[in-house]
Amino acid sequence: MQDYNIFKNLKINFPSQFVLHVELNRPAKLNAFDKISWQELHACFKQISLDSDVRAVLISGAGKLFNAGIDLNNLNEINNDTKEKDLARRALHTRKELLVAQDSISSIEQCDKPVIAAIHNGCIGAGIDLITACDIRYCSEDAFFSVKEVDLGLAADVGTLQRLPKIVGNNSLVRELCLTGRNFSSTEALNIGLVNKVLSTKEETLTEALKTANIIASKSPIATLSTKHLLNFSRDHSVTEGLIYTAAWNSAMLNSNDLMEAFDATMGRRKPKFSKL
Ligand SMILES: CC/C=C\C=C\CC(=O)SCCNC(=O)CCNC(=O)[C@H](O)C(C)(C)COP(=O)(O)OP(=O)(O)OC[C@H]1O[C@@H](n2cnc3c(N)ncnc32)[C@H](O)[C@@H]1OP(=O)(O)O
Repeated sequence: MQDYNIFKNLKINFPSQFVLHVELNRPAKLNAFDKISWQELHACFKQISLDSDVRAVLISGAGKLFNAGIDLNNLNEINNDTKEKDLARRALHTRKELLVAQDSISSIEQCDKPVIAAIHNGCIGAGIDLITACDIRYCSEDAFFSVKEVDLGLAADVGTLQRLPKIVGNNSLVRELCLTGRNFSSTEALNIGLVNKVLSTKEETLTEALKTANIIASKSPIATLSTKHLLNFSRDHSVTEGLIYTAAWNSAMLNSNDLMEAFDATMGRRKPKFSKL
């Protein structure tokens, strides 16, 4: 059994069997990402990957907003604007900080278990980096989104510019959103395919996300892990490369007991029971 009571800025619970809920929990600062948040998010998702008691994950924000982006008080730390070090050393420091933040967000995409974001109210800057690394996104009607970095004088650097175009298309609209930083609504997010469901309230969004997580958690963990892994691989490779890789991957995974259990349960009209990974 993994221990999740070790995080300061994340609140973790199991709302149902095999489903883990990660709540961004810095509500007084609208869940803005400080140094601890980057480190904890990374550690948490690495832990989830290894946890055989988890088959699906929900991520949401505590309090008024889903996420207000990077903690603006931390920008100086990243810049390390000190005259004591030469330019190269300062650049290496900044690069290291950026890689920490990138790895933190990427740990969600690389997590073996499917991750569902339940977004309410604001999702700003680093919040968009986070949700674009998730597998499924639902939001409440009051949600608004902003690729805000351009307003702070920088290009988004921890995933939005790489992942958002792969979700909504590398088109004129995505460039408008990233170049203007303008707010866009839950309706627009639905229309462009950034989210696939809009619910009336935060509570309904969480309930709907949990319903989907429960369905995923009822499947073979080998099948869901493989599906996520192969979708990610195929997104970043040609169809031919994806098919070759899938054949190699499934030549091992088709040996799981889960196939027989799933066939047997279907024929016997009963719920399948899959053993832990
Ligand atoms: C390594 C680099 C990696 C990633 C880089 C990412 C870049 C970005 O994330 S760009 C986006 C940065 N975020 C913002 O620009 C949003 C800033 N916040 C706001 O504009 C507003 O807070 C709001 C989201 C519109 C909400 O407004 P409101 O409802 O009026 O709440 P506030 O009173 O403003 O905020 C309450 C409380 O939270 C603090 N806070 C809000 N956002 C941040 C933040 N990003 N960083 C730090 N603190 C934040 C705010 O100061 C208030 O705190 P008090 O102590 O109560 O004053």
